[in-house]
Amino acid sequence: MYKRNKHERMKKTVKTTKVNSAKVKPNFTGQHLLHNPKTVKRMLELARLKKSDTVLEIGAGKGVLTFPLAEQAGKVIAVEVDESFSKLLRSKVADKACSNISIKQADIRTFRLPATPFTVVANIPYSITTPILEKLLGAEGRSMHRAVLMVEKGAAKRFTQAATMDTRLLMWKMFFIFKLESVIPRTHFAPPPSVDSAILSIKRRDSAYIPAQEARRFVAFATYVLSVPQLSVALALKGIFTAPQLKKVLLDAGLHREQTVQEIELEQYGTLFNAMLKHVPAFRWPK
Ligand SMILES: C[S@@+](CC[C@H](N)C(=O)[O-])C[C@H]1O[C@@H](n2cnc3c(N)ncnc32)[C@H](O)[C@@H]1O
Repeated sequence: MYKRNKHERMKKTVKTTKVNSAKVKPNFTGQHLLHNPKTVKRMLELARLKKSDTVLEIGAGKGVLTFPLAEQAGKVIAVEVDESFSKLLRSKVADKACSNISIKQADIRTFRLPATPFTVVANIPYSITTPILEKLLGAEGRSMHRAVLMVEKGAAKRFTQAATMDTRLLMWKMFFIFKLESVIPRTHFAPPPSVDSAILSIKRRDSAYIPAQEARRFVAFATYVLSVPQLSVALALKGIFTAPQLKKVLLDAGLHREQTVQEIELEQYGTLFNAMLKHVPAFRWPK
């Protein structure tokens, strides 16, 4: 869990009611501004932007990423909740005559994501990492194909570890590839946060392992399968599949009966779940 240091505890939250009407409590703003040019360059390289791309930046701050992004992309939508940062950014945009940057003073949690294809590049406020991911990776983010995010190192490790019992993360991984690209020392930010950071890349799979409309049902399936982590796959799945179905689906997935449910890999989850949708009557599906 991300802990604030003494400096951070004294820092502000922003009254989000001032910037938009939706009902969210102000979050801790986490204003740790990136100042290391190599790290900025690395994030840009990972984003692999083209002149036709639209980039969403979450928490633009004073624009250390915003202006380099605008040089590479067709359009940058820079969302920033803080009024003083937003004003500063607007005046910089006017000074530099950057016609492809649009500054939106808004809380990202209530900001409407673009409906047309976009990439996210952002040094996000760590205190709202989960709400940001829920938004980007959920239905509203259906047009997002890639994200390059600065996050807390611990969070990046959690999101990218091979085995997970977190069923929502498993669900996201049916659609996206998560990769910890680089660990970034706290000294690359001013003021430095109390923890190291990492660049996390999230790329939409060319072909998802499960149908998009079945995400919620997949979470129920994975929760059922993982309810006893030491159980063998054969025992865990026998409440769903008949004996002949089970034999076939384990063969198709490349799983042995005695493997534990913790050993099921991402693609194998997809095979098992899709077989359930196809061959098992709905009344036997985990709710
Ligand atoms: C870690 S700083 C990054 C600033 C800048 N991008 C940089 O790298 O220097 C996070 C930024 O997110 C902004 N922020 C915090 N909460 C926000 C929210 N709910 N919606 C939009 N921006 C937010 C902060 O004001 C801050 O500028």
